[in-house]
Amino acid sequence: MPAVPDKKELQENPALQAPKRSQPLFSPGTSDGQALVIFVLGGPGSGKGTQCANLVRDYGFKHLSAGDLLREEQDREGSEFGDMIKTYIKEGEIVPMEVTIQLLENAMNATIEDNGNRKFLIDGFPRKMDQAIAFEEKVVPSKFTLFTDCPEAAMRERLLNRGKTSGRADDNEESIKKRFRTFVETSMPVVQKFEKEGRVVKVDATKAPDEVYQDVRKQFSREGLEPQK
Ligand SMILES: Nc1ncnc2c1ncn2[C@@H]1O[C@H](COP(=O)(O)OP(=O)(O)OP(=O)(O)O)[C@@H](O)[C@H]1O
Ligand SMILES: O=c1ccn([C@@H]2O[C@H](COP(=O)(O)O)[C@@H](O)[C@H]2O)c(=O)[nH]1
Ligand SMILES: [Mg+2]
Repeated sequence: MPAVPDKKELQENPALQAPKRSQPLFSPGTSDGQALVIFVLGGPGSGKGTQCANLVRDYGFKHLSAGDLLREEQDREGSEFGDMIKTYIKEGEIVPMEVTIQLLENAMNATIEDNGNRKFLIDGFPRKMDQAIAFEEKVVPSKFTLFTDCPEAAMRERLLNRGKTSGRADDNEESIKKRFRTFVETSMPVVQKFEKEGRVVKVDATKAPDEVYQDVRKQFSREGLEPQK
């Protein structure tokens, strides 16, 4: 179990303060200028990234994977969080939310500043209740969560297969077991909370990727979201 950094220190860390924006991320009460956020949750290897790639192509979302952002920060020269992130990822544990939320906020802000796109797929987040509550209160509420439902046996096989080429430090038997446990104990309660609020769209992710995507498209249409092409 990685050492948990002091929460107060993290909260006061200058590297984790909210960025100054020239445009607001979320303007309540306005129809334009609002960020549209869809969370994508599901077990490790359930196909979140695969489906996000389809949605980016057809709906014009910006895809932000919390795991990818953490890996980038881990590898960034001079990052004071690199070693901590590395340990958490290897152990399949959830990095303290201050770091992940700040990375997401920075990436959302950079996208808006760069090309004005305010449609975000936030993949692999929120993985823990505190993240879910803090993000929706302090950044922007999500429209709904796409949940890729898949049994562990299929996810394990996919991850071990991906591990042959991914170079990911957590695509191995030992880390996979820990990631599954974290998913069941820590992340599923978040999915269940959103489900109780009627904000989960579930797809059967055991089917072939294209079939899963057909289902995703149907469900998005029911939520009022249509492809751009
Ligand atoms: N429906 C599917 N059927 C079979 N294999 C799939 C399917 N969807 C994705 N895969 C494959 O399974 C592996 C994991 O997929 P992907 O990276 O999309 O999952 P993920 O949920 O983002 O995983 P992680 O939680 O580790 O980031 C990849 O090698 C991908 O090509
Ligand atoms: O909100 C998050 C998201 C991810 N992590 C850590 O990253 C790894 C890998 O995430 P993937 O989505 O599989 O790429 C995950 O196991 C966690 O250790 C996190 O801490 N917080
Ligand atoms: Mg992924």
